[in-house]
Amino acid sequence: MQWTLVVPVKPLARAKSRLADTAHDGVRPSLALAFAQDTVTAALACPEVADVAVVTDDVRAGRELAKLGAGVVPDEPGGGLNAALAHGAAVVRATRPARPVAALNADLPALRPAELARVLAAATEFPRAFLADAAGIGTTLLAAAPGRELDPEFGMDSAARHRTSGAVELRLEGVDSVRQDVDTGGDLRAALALGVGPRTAAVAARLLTAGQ
Ligand SMILES: Nc1nc2c(ncn2[C@@H]2O[C@H](COP(=O)(O)OP(=O)(O)OP(=O)(O)O)[C@@H](O)[C@H]2O)c(=O)[nH]1
Ligand SMILES: C=C(OP(=O)(O)O)C(=O)O
Repeated sequence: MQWTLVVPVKPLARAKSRLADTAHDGVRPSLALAFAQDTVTAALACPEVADVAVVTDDVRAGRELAKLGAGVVPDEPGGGLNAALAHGAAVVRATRPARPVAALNADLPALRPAELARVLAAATEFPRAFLADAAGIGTTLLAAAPGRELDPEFGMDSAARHRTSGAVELRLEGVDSVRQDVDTGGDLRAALALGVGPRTAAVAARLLTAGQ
């Protein structure tokens, strides 16, 4: 079954604030964009993915991600991550009501298409399902079958909140690249160890050269 993915991207100037110790204000927007570019590139290379809709108000992110083949939905609610995801899901559903939809974070620079394919294939079995992040506390992917609301509850302790909401937790081995979101310097090192996409590798190399 082919999925539509909804990928939220916060305005780059405000994104990844918890990486302030790792990447200064001049580099952090480029790093956040690189994460999103590598995430979207891997998602579009996944055979289970029909299309990707990026929800963002950031002009640069929208332009660069559209070049990769993503659709861009303006973040009209402007009410934070969950409002952006609910809006993005409603917009894509208006034209593709029969397709399953999944929210995927844009900070998965090590994402591998084959691992994403396994996660989406597993999610197809349930009305709603989610994948916990590498720490087991957050969520990197939330999926909804056709006709089911996404009902996103991302944010603090979102794995527990998605579980409580009735979404089925996908307990898969060997999908580390789909779980490895990058919030902190430690997360970035973990993603680099898994192997990141070319855009993140290039910005990370600049960081290392600058001795940050
Ligand atoms: N469209 C949109 N996307 C958002 C918003 N807030 C977060 N996101 C995206 O949601 C995903 C998960 O967010 P976080 O991991 O908290 O990323 P972040 O907000 O950039 O990171 P911090 O500033 O460190 O909290 C990332 O893809 C973000 O770009 C928002 O208000 N609107
Ligand atoms: C928004 C989330 O991500 P993070 O913990 O990476 O901010 C989440 O896990 O629900």
